[in-house]
Amino acid sequence: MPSRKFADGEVVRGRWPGSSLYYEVEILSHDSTSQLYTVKYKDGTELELKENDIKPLTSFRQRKGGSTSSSPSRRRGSRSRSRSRSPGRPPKSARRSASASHQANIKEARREVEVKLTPLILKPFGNSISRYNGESEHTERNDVPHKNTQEKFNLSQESSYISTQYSLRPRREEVKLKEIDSKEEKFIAKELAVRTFEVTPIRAKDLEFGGVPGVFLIMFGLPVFLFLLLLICKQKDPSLLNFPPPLPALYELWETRVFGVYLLWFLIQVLFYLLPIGKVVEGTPLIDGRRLKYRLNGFYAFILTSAVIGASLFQGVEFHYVYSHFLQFALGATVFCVVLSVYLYMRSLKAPQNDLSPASSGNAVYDFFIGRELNPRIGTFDLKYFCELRPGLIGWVVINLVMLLAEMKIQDRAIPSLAMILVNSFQLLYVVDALWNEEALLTTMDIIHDGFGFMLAFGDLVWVPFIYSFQAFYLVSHPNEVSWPMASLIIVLKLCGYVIFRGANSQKNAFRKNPSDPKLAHLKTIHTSTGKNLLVSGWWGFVRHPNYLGDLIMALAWSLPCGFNHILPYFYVIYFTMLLVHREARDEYHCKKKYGVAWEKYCQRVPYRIFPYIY
Ligand SMILES: NC(=O)C1=CN([C@@H]2O[C@H](COP(=O)(O)OP(=O)(O)OC[C@H]3O[C@@H](n4cnc5c(N)ncnc54)[C@H](OP(=O)(O)O)[C@@H]3O)[C@@H](O)[C@H]2O)C=CC1
Ligand SMILES: CC(C)CCC[C@@H](C)[C@H]1CC=C2C3=C(CC[C@@]21C)[C@@]1(C)CC[C@H](O)C(C)(C)[C@@H]1CC3
Repeated sequence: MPSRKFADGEVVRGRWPGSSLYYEVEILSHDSTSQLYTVKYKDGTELELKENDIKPLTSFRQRKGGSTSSSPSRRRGSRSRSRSRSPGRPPKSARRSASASHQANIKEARREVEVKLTPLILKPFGNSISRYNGESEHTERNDVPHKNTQEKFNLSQESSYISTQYSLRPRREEVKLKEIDSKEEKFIAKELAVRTFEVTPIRAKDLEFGGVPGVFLIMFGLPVFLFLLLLICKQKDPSLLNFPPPLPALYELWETRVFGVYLLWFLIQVLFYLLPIGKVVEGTPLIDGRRLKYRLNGFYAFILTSAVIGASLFQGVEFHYVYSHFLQFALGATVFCVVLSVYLYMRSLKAPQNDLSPASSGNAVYDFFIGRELNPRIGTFDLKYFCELRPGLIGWVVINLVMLLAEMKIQDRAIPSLAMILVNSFQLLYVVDALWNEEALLTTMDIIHDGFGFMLAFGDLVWVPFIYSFQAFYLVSHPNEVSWPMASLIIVLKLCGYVIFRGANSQKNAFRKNPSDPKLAHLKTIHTSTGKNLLVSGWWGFVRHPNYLGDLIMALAWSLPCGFNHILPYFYVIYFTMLLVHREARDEYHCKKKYGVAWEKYCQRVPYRIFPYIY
C-alpha cells in the first residue's frame, strides 16, 4: 500500500487549484486508490488535492519586516465567481475606474469555480506585524487604513508564497490566467501609486462601541454621568433610589483658577516626561516596519511628583482646595480633554496614511472618538503614551491623598480610617506597579491598536483620576469602620488579584520579548503561522485573559473597604467588569483575525475567557 505523507487532521497549506497560491487547509481524509487528499479550507470549502499540491506549514518562507499580502476582500467580492487571484488586486468597487475592456478580459478569463476561501495573507495589525491567517472572506475588515500602501508591498512580495508546482488545470489555461494576472497587477500597481493616500473606510458592521450612534452616546453620556455620580456621592444619603440632584449650571462649575491649577499640573508632568533620565526602548513594529522610541521614566516622574507634593504639604499648601473644588477640577479636565481631542483630530487629517490607527474608519464622528492617528507625536513627545500613564494615573494617586486629608479634616480624625488607608495603599500599589512596569504598556491594545482620540483622552485624563478615586471620595463623606479580620481578608483578596494580574502580564510580556527565555521553557505553546506563538499553559492556560481576572479581583478589593451600605462604591467593579468583558470581546476578534485556526485551537484548549467555569 502506498504511503501517505500527511495525516488526517493535520493542518497544512493546500494549493488552490489553478493558482500558485497556497492556503491553510486541514486534511480530512485520504483516498488510497486515487491518491487524493480531501482537504478543507478555512471557509469550509472542501476539495480533493494531490499530494504535490500540499505543503507542510513549515515549508513556507517567512517574510521580513512589515510586509503584507492582500486581504481576501481584495481578491473577490464574497459572491463573485473567480478563481483565486493574485494578491494586490483591489476590490471591484475600487477598480471601477479601470478600463472596461480590461475588466471584461479579466472577467471572461475567470469562469471558474465559485469559492469563498481564506488565503494566507500577511497583514499588519496595528503596531505589530502579524500574519493574518484564518478569517473567512466575508468577515474581513477593510479597516486597515494603510491598505493601499500595503497593496503595493503585496505586489512585490507575493513571490514568498509562490511555488512552481503544477496546477490542477490544463497548462495552457494556466498560462493564460497567469498572463492576465500579471497584466492586471501592472495595471493595479499604476492605479495604486495614485491612490496611495486615499482613506479606505471600514464597513459599518466593523465599527466597535455600537458604531457612530454608540460613540455619540458615550461621548455625551459619560461626562454627564461622571458629574451625576460625583453629585450623588456628595449627598448625605447617596442611594441610587433617591432622585438625582440637578446638575449645577456650567457657570457655577467653571473656575478659571482651577483650570490654571490643572494646566500647571499637566505642564509639570510634561516637564518630568521630557527629562532625559530612564532608558529608551523601542515599541512594537509599526505597519511600515519602523519602531518608535519611548523613554521609560514614569517611575522617576512619580518620585519627583511625590517630592513636589511632599514639599508643597510641608510649605502648607492647602490641598483641601482640590476636594472643595472637585467638580470644578473634573470640568476643567473635561474641557481640556475636548480641546485636546479636537486638536488630535485636526492634526490627524494631515497625518500620512501610515500613521493612522487600524481602528480608524473614515467616519469623522467615529474617528474623533476612537482616534485617527495611532501615535501622535510632537517631535519625540508621544501624546498618547504620555497621557496614558502620567497626568491621569499619577493624578489619581494625588487625588486619593487629597481625599485622605479631607477625611481627616471633615471627620476630625487624627489619623485616616483603616478603610481609607486600605483604598489608598491598594491603588497606590496599582499605579506604582504600572509605572514600574511601564514598558508593558507598549504591547497593550491602547498603544498598538486604538488611536488617540476622545476615548483615550477622556479615559486617561478624566475617567481615571475622577472615577477611579471614587472609593476614596465616597469614604470622605460616608465613613466605614473596617475590622482587622475583615481588613486581613480584603488584603488577601487584593494580593491574590495582584499576583494573578502581575504574574499573567509579566509572563506574557517576557514571552513576547523573548519566546525562548529559559525561564519560560516549562510553558506549552501553540504554534501560529504569524511567527508569534500563543502560551497555552501557565497563567494563559488557566483562562484566556488571566490579567483581566486579576484586575477584577483587585477592583473588588478596592470597593470592599467602603462597606455594604450603598452600591455606589461598587460602581467601579460594575463598570470595570463591563469594560473588560467588552475589551475581551474586542481582543478576541482581533486575535481570531491574527491567528485564525491557531486561535480557535487555543480557545478549545482554554475554554474560559475571564472567569474559570463561568465565562
Ligand atoms: N485599570 C483599567 O482601567 C484597565 C486595565 N487594563 C489592564 O491592562 C492590561 C493590558 O490589557 P490589554 O491591552 O487589554 O490586553 P492584554 O495585555 O491581555 O493583551 C492581549 C494580547 O495578548 C496577546 N495574547 C493573548 N493571548 C495570548 C496567549 N495565550 N499567549 C501569548 N499572548 C497572548 C495577544 O496579542 P499578541 O499576540 O499580538 O501579542 C492579545 O491581543 C491588562 O492587565 C488589563 O487588566 C486594561 C484596560 C483598562
Ligand atoms: C471611558 C471610556 C469609554 C473607556 C476608558 C477606558 C480607559 C479608562 C482605560 C483604557 C485602558 C486603560 C489602561 C489603564 C488605565 C485605564 C485605561 C486608560 C492602565 C494604564 C492602568 C494601569 C495598568 O497597569 C495598565 C496595564 C498600565 C493599564 C493600561 C490600560
